[in-house]
Amino acid sequence: MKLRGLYAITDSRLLADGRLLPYVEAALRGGARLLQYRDKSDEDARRLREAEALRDLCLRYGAQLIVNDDLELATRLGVGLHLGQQDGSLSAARALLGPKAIIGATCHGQLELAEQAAADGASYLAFGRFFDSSTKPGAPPASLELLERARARLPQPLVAIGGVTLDNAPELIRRGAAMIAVINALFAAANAAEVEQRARAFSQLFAAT
Ligand SMILES: Cc1ncc(COP(=O)(O)OP(=O)(O)O)c(N)n1
Ligand SMILES: Cc1ncsc1CCOP(=O)(O)O
Ligand SMILES: [Mg+2]
Repeated sequence: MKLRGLYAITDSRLLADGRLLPYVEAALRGGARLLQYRDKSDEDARRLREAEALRDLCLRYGAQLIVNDDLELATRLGVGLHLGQQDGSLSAARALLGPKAIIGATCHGQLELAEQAAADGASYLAFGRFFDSSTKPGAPPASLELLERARARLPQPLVAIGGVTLDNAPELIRRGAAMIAVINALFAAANAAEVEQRARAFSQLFAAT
């Protein structure tokens, strides 16, 4: 699968009260190519149930599910995985999930982290946060120049995250982002129709470039 386009990430607060599946389905209908299940709770039974439902939804839309942080859950479901710098060994995850699995790595704002992640077998390299993020305000910053330097040096697709909106996404894509990862500007919406509309607008930015 070509890693390019909208990368939607779930948020347990924004998608509470029965919104998870309808809002995610709207994002997929609007063209999201990757979906990350990001749930920091330790409610394992609910996490498994939700992740299974999301995997099946993704399958119906030709998209791929990525589980955040949790190698065990990703292995159990046979889906992709996103690992941050504190989330365990990327090469061990690659060995366990196999060569075809999508495994992404957080590289904050540092080219050195990206080079290491690439050497360890990452499928994509995620930089950010690029802008103020209400979801993760304390995330280390990354610069637009870094994105250009990474694009020139590394063949892996680059993902841009952190405060991404419809206004600032075009610049990220111009500077080399193959995917834009979005939480708030996608899912802080009044209803599913609005999510679909936003997902479509984000996705169309890629058609134009
Ligand atoms: C696509 C993408 N990029 C970066 C992150 C952040 O991962 P991490 O640094 O491990 O922080 P948490 O998301 O686990 O709080 C991500 N999840 N997805
Ligand atoms: C998980 C994560 N890592 C860096 S910023 C961020 C949050 C992105 O969410 P938003 O799109 O709402 O800024
Ligand atoms: Mg993490």
